[in-house]
Amino acid sequence: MAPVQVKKICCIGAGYVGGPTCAVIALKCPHIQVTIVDLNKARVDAWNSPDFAVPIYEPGLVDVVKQCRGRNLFFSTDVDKAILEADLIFVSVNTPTKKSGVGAGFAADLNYVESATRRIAAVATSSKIVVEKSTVPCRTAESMRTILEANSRPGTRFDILSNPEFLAEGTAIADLFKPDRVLIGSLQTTEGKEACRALADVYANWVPQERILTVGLWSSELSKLAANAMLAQRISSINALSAICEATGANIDEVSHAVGFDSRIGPKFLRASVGFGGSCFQKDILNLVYLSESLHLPQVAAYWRQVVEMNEYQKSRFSKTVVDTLFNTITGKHIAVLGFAFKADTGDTRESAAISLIRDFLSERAFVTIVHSALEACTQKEAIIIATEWKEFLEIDWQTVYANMSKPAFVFDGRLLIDADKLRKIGFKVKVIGRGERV
Ligand SMILES: NC(=O)C1=CN([C@@H]2O[C@H](COP(=O)(O)OP(=O)(O)OC[C@H]3O[C@@H](n4cnc5c(N)ncnc54)[C@H](O)[C@@H]3O)[C@@H](O)[C@H]2O)C=CC1
Ligand SMILES: O=C(O)[C@H]1O[C@H](OP(=O)(O)OP(=O)(O)OC[C@H]2O[C@@H](n3ccc(=O)[nH]c3=O)[C@H](O)[C@@H]2O)[C@H](O)[C@@H](O)[C@@H]1O
Repeated sequence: MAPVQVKKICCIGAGYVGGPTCAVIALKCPHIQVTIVDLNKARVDAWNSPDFAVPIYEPGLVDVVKQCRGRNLFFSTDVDKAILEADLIFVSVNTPTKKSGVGAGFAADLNYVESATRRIAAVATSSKIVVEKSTVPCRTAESMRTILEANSRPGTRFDILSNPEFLAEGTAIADLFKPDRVLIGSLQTTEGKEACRALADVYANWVPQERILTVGLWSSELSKLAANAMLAQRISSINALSAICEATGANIDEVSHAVGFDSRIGPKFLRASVGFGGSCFQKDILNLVYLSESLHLPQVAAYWRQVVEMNEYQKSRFSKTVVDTLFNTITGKHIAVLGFAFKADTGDTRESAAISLIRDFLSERAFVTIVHSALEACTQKEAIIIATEWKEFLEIDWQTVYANMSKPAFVFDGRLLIDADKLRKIGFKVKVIGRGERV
């Protein structure tokens, strides 16, 4: 069998993962033609917009698109043409939590993965390497292979790889330029290993060999769920400790620092918060819970479920602190919520903790309105809630804000962002997550 040289890549799904990932491949591999396709015309139009008003806010992304669009990077709604021409196809479609039917609320909805796979099967007239980029339950590659093999034309073959993505939003371009690791899973057959090598060669254009890990298909699929579950577990652990800090007078920043100094634990992902958000942590853990239950491992399922339950508790605990501190009622009160994205440096609001907080405040019949500037949001309010750690909130003129607020003027920092002592000196009553000081 002749070694496969990837010359044309198709990426199905022009979202948060498909867009930046394949734009970076195009940048780093000028000899490869990359076409990113999507059924969503508005999204594709935005990627193609003359003024580079790309559909995703991600630092550095526009620069990458500017360098390659029209050269070796193309965005299109013509899915079939891109499939036909490609020798390697990334499937980078959404895999949300199922809303109904078996496994509703836990299992991944694989409908989009299956449709994309069926489209490849229906259209391809030559052999393809099909790469599972979406985050999927363990053994999804097997279902994809079954669909593809059942439909392959004589003389064509499909090799399936798992290549999960580990980028984080807000730092996607930096993560893609210098990934901790690239993980490729394949069947351990001659053909599987050959396909794996072809994809590894693409990444080798800019990723050092020692960071390209090759493993079995199922290990690769499970490693993605495991990585997200363990990252989220650290946040839930530190958030659980933040509740103890508030009750005892300990300071969560100091605890994180002290614990993270242990080189076996490390300092990252130990920042207490109002709760983790984003489209993936909760979805992927619930997926792991469902997988564990399907495998008749109820104790394992309960263990991971607790990570999500702790996150729910953290969000509702924060809302309750606001209500308790504002004299046990926020009915009719005006509250400013600073930040709506699930973290700073992204425009993504999926599963943002701010949504849960606002829902809680509205159910208490408080007033929350949408405005475009932080200063405007804070004017004439009884309380300010910091829900996202945008740097811009550090530059707020707190003196002016204080002058324009009802008194006592409360600030609740759910992100360990502001200098609480400075605000207290101005006159604010400040409550910071994970700190036991009285307001
Ligand atoms: N958002 C993130 O930071 C990360 C996401 N992931 C995973 O990557 C996958 C994709 O996530 P996102 O990019 O955030 O989703 P997204 O929702 O932003 O993008 C998915 C795109 O796929 C398109 N699509 C769906 N079915 C299609 C089909 N049959 N043909 C053509 N286009 C189709 C949709 O129109 C949509 O634009 C998910 O499995 C997610 O868990 C993995 C790592 C990071
Ligand atoms: O599969 C995915 O979708 C991605 O999920 C996360 O990336 P992302 O959700 O984009 O962003 P993170 O930086 O992980 O933050 C997730 C949430 O945790 C919160 N967080 C993070 C770190 C921390 O110490 N404390 C904390 O509360 C953030 O504010 C945010 O709400 C992972 O970090 C990525 O590796 C993974 O590829």
